[in-house]
Amino acid sequence: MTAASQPLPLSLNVSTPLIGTVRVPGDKSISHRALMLGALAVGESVIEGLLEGEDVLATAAAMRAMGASAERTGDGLWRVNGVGVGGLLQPQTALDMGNSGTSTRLLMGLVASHAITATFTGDASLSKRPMGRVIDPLSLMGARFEASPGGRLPLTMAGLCPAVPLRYVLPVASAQVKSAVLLASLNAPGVTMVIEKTPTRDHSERMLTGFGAQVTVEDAPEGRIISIRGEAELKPQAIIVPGDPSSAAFPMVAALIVPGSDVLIENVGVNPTRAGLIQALRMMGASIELLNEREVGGEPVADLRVRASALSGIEVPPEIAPSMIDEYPILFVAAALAGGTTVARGLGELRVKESDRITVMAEGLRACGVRVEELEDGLVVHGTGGERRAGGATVASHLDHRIAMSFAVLGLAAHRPVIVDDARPIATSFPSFVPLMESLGAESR
Ligand SMILES: O=C(O)C1=C[C@@H](OP(=O)(O)O)[C@@H](O)[C@H](O)C1
Ligand SMILES: C=C(OP(=O)(O)O)C(=O)O
Repeated sequence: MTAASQPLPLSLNVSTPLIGTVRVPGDKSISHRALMLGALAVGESVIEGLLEGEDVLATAAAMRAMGASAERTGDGLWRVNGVGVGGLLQPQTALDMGNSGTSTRLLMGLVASHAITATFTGDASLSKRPMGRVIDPLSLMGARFEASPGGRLPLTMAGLCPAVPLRYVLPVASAQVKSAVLLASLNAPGVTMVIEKTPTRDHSERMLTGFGAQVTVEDAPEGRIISIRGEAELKPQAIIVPGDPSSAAFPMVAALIVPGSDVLIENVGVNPTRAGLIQALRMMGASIELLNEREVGGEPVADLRVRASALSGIEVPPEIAPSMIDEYPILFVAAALAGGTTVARGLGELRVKESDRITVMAEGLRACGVRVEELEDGLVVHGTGGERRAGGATVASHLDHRIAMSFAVLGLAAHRPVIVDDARPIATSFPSFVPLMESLGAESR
């Protein structure tokens, strides 16, 4: 974290409905990929709407450290001058990935098929997260690793140029692992195949196609098979990044739980591989309208009109988990205000995010007076049917932006303040979160 060096407590409250029209910043997943593919194309790519959060800035810095240029120009656009597939240079110092799992795992994929050695470091949260899931396939492609115990950061890796093509069945539903293999394959001869049993976000496939790589996607009995032809030549692109549905999730749930609210969130990505939260909230009775549906830069986009709604607890279908994997913390907040019980399972992956999002949400909700039961792979939340929760607690964000924003939103529907102990992690993905919530009528302290 680069901003304040002292913890920054935050609490939100509101005494009126939330009303207004807002835009959330650019999609984090698409922003990372735009910088990386731009850096591998020959010539200048131009990116509009890039998320300027700390995670994406870590990716931009790494691309510069490996020879590409990636700069914001006066017109607010980002211009990336790429070095060509196979052209990345040896970084002179360790690549500091900050808090960002996506930067780390996707960049490991890029380094894997270049004749360079790179060291990856990260903050205390990232240094606890498993990298074995990318070390395994990238080793099969020829890269060599020296990792910290448990396959963690800091780690040093040496790539192989060209890499060995691979057929890989993903052992976990992870777009980061899928993307690491696809990016490594760009500099491997022949066809690499990744097979996923459950579809995960497909931004890499879409953008690789846009940059001119030969990618095919086939739904087969064993799962979704993504095939890519290596030794690709990427052509520079003009990319428009839509608003991040994972960021839109916070004002969306806030509008649902603050009585009388009516909020329009414009220009939100609604790619089906990311839209699980809308599906789950609608099952709970949420009023969410998709207006002006359109396609922007190869991604489906819509404006979302969200009105306060009486929510009911549901069983969240486990098969939609990959399409809302980052949205469970804020879904649990909606569940806390719903009538009846919400049960969410199949969420083992939540334990290896920026924090253990099952335990951390369970502890924080309990501290705010919500009855919850923690499962090994999920959470049961007993809602109050809209009655305001006690609040009056200080909740630890554990270096996790989504935990910090979720409890800030819960504070909007609590009797007494919910204080997030440290809001600095919010800058990793949604630097304008507090001013955006204020523009809708929330007050921050
Ligand atoms: O590919 C991506 O951009 C991401 C994939 C997901 O992680 P996993 O692949 O680990 O599930 C998600 O949680 C993360 O925020 C972004
Ligand atoms: C899990 C997340 O990101 P990352 O894996 O890139 O740190 C997230 O943004 O919720």
